[in-house]
Amino acid sequence: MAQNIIVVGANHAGTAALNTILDSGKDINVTAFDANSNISFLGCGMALWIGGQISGPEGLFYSSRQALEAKGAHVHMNTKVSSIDFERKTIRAKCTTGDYYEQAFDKLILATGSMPVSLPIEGIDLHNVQFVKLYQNAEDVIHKLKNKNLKKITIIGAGYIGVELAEAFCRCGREVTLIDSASACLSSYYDEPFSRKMEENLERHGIRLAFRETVQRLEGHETIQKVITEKASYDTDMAVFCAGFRPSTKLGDGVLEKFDNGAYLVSRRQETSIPDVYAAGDCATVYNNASQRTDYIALASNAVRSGIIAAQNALGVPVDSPGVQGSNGISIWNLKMVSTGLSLKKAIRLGYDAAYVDYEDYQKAGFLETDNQKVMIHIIYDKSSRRILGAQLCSEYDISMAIHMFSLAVQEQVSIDTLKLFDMFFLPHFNQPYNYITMAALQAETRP
Ligand SMILES: Cc1cc2nc3c(=O)[nH]c(=O)nc-3n(C[C@H](O)[C@H](O)[C@H](O)COP(=O)(O)OP(=O)(O)OC[C@H]3O[C@@H](n4cnc5c(N)ncnc54)[C@H](O)[C@@H]3O)c2cc1C
Ligand SMILES: NC(=O)C1=CN([C@@H]2O[C@H](COP(=O)(O)OP(=O)(O)OC[C@H]3O[C@@H](n4cnc5c(N)ncnc54)[C@H](O)[C@@H]3O)[C@@H](O)[C@H]2O)C=CC1
Repeated sequence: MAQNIIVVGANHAGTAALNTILDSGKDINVTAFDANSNISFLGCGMALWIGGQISGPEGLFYSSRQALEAKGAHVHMNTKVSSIDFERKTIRAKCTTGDYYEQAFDKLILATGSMPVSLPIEGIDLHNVQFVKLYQNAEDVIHKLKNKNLKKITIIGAGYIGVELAEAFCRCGREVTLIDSASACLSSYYDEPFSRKMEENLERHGIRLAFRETVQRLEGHETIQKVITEKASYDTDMAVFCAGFRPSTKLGDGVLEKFDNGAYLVSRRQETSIPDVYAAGDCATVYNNASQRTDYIALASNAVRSGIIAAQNALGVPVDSPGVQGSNGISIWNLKMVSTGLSLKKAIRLGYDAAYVDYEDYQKAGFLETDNQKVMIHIIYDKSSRRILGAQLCSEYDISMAIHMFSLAVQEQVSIDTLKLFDMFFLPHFNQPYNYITMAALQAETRP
């Protein structure tokens, strides 16, 4: 008899799992449940849509209920799974009619993702206090921006979403204030010189930065009027919270083992603590090759890969995750920054004997007079083991391919010394004979 596989959550991790099962050619009954009305929304396009850099949201979806059903899945949209009986192997869901029904599974894949962190502060329920994750959140913001009296926007959290939205709101002609309790923007991804570079970029475009400030409360009469921190009060017509994600893992309460932030603890095969139950994407942990420990890193890239791995293992094909480096990138008014692995400050915090090398130079040969930009590189390594722990690059040039190489170097535990003289081609249209990767690596002090 055909196996029953249920996938709960059909966004990036869920869709990847569903497609892997449906494309496997195996005789499987696969059923998906999602509490939302859409599938595969690319949140990464939200800022581009809000800022008017793309004409509409249509391209921000790469799958649909129809596409999955055409391949043979049973897809229940607007249907929240309310509980799971892990012993009887059944899920209970609330259908669109309001009725509940049960369905049995042989294998279960949890891909319930995450939600934005909300702060337990006064005024959080005022009108025009926004959280941004879903397609509907973006629609809501765009609708509100039609009101030209909505002039001042305060963003809480200067991480990836906060910085991207700061650019988007500025492009819409709004006055933007960006608050973060940390001392710099993008502080969990980059070391100080890189954060400063982005801050100069933001300030040059008129964005007010308010770092080392924590929001105490929000004030207003029905609608928000002020964001109050311990240092200042900001007049505000809309407050947008971008203070990170929290995994959605209520379904496993009291049964499935969890990480310190509540994510499902999973093995390299995406197995939870209960047999035949897998978890993938933002609701699950990852193995971080840079820190060599279990971690939580919410990224669509991790969601897709872990969804595929969960599905393969649920199908009985043993596949281990190679782990992740948390590789990421951002482009704000053409300033591109990419990073992978640990920053210097994080490496030191984790107890590594960490050192770094920096270099800055033009991407291409100096005699190329046009289309030649400077690149900053920063490589972090462990002085004792020589292992590369992380890297960061910044330029107006597209340096994204270089960070993929560093991502692999961290994954494969390559030493900084290996990087010094490895074969890198030279052609003036692309790079320099003394290129910045070699030049940076050569600065690493030799082993004592
Ligand atoms: C503005 C923005 C920009 C981003 N940009 C990037 C980027 O550039 N690069 C990148 O890698 N990542 C980016 N991310 C992060 C990325 O979107 C997430 O890491 C990704 O969405 C995780 O996918 P997921 O499928 O694990 O979880 P989610 O996207 O959170 O999806 C979980 C799904 O599960 C459903 N669900 C939850 N509980 C239940 C239940 N009980 N029953 C039924 N269904 C349920 C939800 O409705 C949802 O559809 C961005 C996020 C945002 C918000
Ligand atoms: N380009 C990319 O790869 C993108 C990735 N994402 C991912 O989506 C997830 C969520 O993104 P973000 O919400 O931007 O999280 P984030 O982790 O990038 O940034 C959150 C920021 O909020 C700050 N913060 C936390 N609590 C605060 C408080 N009480 N007051 C003030 N500041 C506070 C933190 O210091 C941090 O700078 C992340 O995992 C991120 O990597 C999101 C957008 C783009």
